Amino acid sequence: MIEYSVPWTNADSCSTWLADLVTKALIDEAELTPKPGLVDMETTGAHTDLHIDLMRRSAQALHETFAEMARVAFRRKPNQELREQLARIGRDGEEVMLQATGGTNTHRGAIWALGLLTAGAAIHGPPASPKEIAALAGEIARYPDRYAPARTTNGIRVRQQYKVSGATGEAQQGFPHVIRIGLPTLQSSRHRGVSESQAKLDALLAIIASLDDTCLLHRGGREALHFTKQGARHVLVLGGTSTEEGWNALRQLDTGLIARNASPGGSADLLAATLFLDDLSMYRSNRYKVAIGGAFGWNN
Ligand SMILES: CC(C)(COP(=O)(O)OP(=O)(O)OC[C@H]1O[C@@H](n2cnc3c(N)ncnc32)[C@H](O[C@H]2O[C@H](COP(=O)(O)OP(=O)(O)OP(=O)(O)O)[C@@H](O)[C@H]2O)[C@@H]1O)[C@@H](O)C(=O)NCCC(=O)NCCS
Ligand SMILES: Nc1ncnc2[nH]cnc12
Repeated sequence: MIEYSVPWTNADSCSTWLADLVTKALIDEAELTPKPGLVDMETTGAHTDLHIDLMRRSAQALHETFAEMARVAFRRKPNQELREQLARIGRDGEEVMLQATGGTNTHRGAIWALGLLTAGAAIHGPPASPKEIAALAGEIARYPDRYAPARTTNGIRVRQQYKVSGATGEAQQGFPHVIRIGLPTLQSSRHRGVSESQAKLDALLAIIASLDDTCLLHRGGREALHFTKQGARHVLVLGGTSTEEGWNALRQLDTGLIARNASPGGSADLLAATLFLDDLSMYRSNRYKVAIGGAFGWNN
């Protein structure tokens, strides 16, 4: 177990530490290769305006956004005021992202999901479980964002047209695709002894197989969503990405998605969220608890 030197003693050190973990999770997701339809180290998937360096640049530029979200949430309770503070920081973060990428949407969904989860982690303090953090994030997301500008996003159009709950619903329900699918798949693949990158790919495919991803619906309608979910399920039925058959099926899914100009961007964000909570849960050792508990008063 990694020994860690007390990051939770004040809002600044906690926030920087959480933002480091989020940035790492975003970069780990982007660099994971090969992902179906998504940007990775080999290709730009179904994207013409994205590439791996842009994804890395965007993740790094967003470090301060996540740190600020953690700072305002540190040891607070979820409430309307916090929701609105986070929303303002999130919207400013979108501007930072667009400036860093020259106007391309790299991480809009990630700012939303990981912003809420960062806030949940900062509220709870250690040793929170992923489930507790996601529940707090869901509680924040259920408060209305009263200052949200009137804008018609791809997500809003698609949610109305296809009657799906999208990124907002996922958050308000406490991130079920992270807690019930991403993390358990990551752990069970690790227990089977597959490589770390295969375990992460399996987690991504399990999320894709179940999520109503509004990116897929926006770009390719129901046909693209159905094709992608079925393709991901097929890889898992074949034993996951660590088997030769599963690996070949993953490659076929990638080819099919590129041909359809479709990409599971929402699933990629939820994989990053899975990796963030997984990393965070590594620090739940007893030794760590004793070292940091004082800051939150549990050692009394
Ligand atoms: C509340 C918001 C999430 C706004 O959401 P809304 O429903 O209005 O929809 P979008 O902004 O269109 O979508 C949100 C992004 O969430 C990802 N996503 C999609 N489906 C799901 C899902 N089922 N569960 C979770 N997450 C999901 C997805 O993000 C990824 O895809 C983006 C790339 O897509 P792409 O098609 O390439 O690019 P576009 O530019 O969108 O299309 P083109 O024009 O190129 O064709 C990339 O961003 C990935 O991250 C969806 O895009 C929230 O955003 C909001 O209100 N934010 C402001 C406030 C805030 O941040 N608050 C923070 C804490 S309170
Ligand atoms: N790797 C990736 N490729 C394309 N869109 C994404 N959104 C989040 N991660 C992504």
